[in-house]
Amino acid sequence: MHYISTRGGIEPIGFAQAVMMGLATDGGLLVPAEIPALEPARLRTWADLSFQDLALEVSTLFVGDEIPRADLKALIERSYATFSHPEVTPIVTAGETRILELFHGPTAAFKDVALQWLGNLFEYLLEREGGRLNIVGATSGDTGSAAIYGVRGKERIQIFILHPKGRVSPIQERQMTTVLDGNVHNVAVRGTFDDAQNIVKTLFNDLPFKSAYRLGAVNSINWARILAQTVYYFYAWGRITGGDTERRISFSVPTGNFGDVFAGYLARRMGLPIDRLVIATNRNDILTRFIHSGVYAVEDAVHQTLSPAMDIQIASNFERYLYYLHDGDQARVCALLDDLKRTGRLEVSAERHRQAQADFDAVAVSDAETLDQIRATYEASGYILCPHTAVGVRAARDLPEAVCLATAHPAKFGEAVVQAIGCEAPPPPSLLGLLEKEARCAELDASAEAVKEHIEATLKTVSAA
Ligand SMILES: Cc1ncc(COP(=O)(O)O)c(C=O)c1O
Ligand SMILES: N[C@@H](CCOP(=O)(O)O)C(=O)O
Repeated sequence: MHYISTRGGIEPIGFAQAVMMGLATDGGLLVPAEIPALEPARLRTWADLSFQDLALEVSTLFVGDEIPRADLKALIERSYATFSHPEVTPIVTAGETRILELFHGPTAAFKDVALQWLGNLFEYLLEREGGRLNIVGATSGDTGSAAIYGVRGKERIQIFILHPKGRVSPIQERQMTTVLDGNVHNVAVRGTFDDAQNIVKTLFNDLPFKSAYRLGAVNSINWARILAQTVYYFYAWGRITGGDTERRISFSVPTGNFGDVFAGYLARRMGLPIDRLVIATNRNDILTRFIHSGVYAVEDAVHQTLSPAMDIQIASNFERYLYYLHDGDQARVCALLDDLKRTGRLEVSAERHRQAQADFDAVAVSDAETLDQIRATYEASGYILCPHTAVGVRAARDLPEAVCLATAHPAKFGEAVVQAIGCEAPPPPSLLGLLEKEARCAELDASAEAVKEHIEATLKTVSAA
């Protein structure tokens, strides 16, 4: 399997190199040169595989022969051994609603599904080549802690995670800043998640800096994240249909950076019988507006909502979708991105817009509706939704059969849950006692230069120690 850039500026590379490169060196996003196609007969045989066995089958398609199967299997087994549920991503029902619970990993959010694996994959590849890596990532709350847990204490890796100061929930912040391993470096940026993500991309696009410090990516710009997230779409389909390839199912996906729902889109392009894919956004609704109008237009401000991990305007993976929407026409992707950069908006043709509406439904959900959904689901079934999951459930109101992705444990978002139902959700053991623990975090202006200097200074101290 080879990987190319959405912008057409690199020669095809293999899987390991793509994982290490993160963002393509031409500023684009890496995608497989061809999406593997699955025959119905193969899908049927996958329907009752365990999550781990399914992850092995799916990842083999994208890894090719670059990692021996036995090693890949061991990596996968190790990555999901830290999950507290034997099924890894079980499906439950809350009243009439089907919920795919993705929060049974060590940091209680769906990011664990890809990031525990990616942490072990980085370690494996670095040991094999004898190298080191400095990860730089941006988080609106969940990627950061999942990535930190995925690599904490790993000898060959240093990790720098930027979060927007005061814009993640208190538990999310403490999940990151109370990890005191010497290779973990948290930075609170005075700005929004978009500022933090922009800094990360600026650093990756500074090729001399990127190569001098060997920067690695844990955000969904890294293709390994997307591929690992496709697995639970296959898993849910298999559990619900028992392998009946005539049966298509729909998913509702709380969306911010467009990684999770893009993984569903990829699964469908691989041949998984998916009917509707619902993009569920909060008030930061650039993606919903795009699906309704064909115009992707950045607003002046990022709004703070009760689903803070989705308080995002510039959705990283949208570029991957633009690439597929334009049948791999890299010049067209570059032209559209150029429009976006110059004017803050891009517009696709009427024909492409119709295609986008065929690919996705999209619904924006307000904070009031989010609270109302948490309350309604609780009253009907006793099940407590996290505010992000509530956005997805609300968005799927007209699709009662849809599977709603539960992207985080409700105990991570006490304030919203208390506002909705008057009490907090009981926390899983991993979230207990965080507020009392010692914490460590630097604070910086939202400036790429400031972050670069901080990384350089920190790495000097680390190598001197
Ligand atoms: C709890 C939660 N739900 C939903 C999302 C949105 O996912 P994505 O950014 O992949 O669209 C995030 C952040 O990514 C999140 O942390
Ligand atoms: N909501 C995310 C934002 C980063 O998204 P990613 O999928 O690109 O890592 C978070 O919780 O950090």
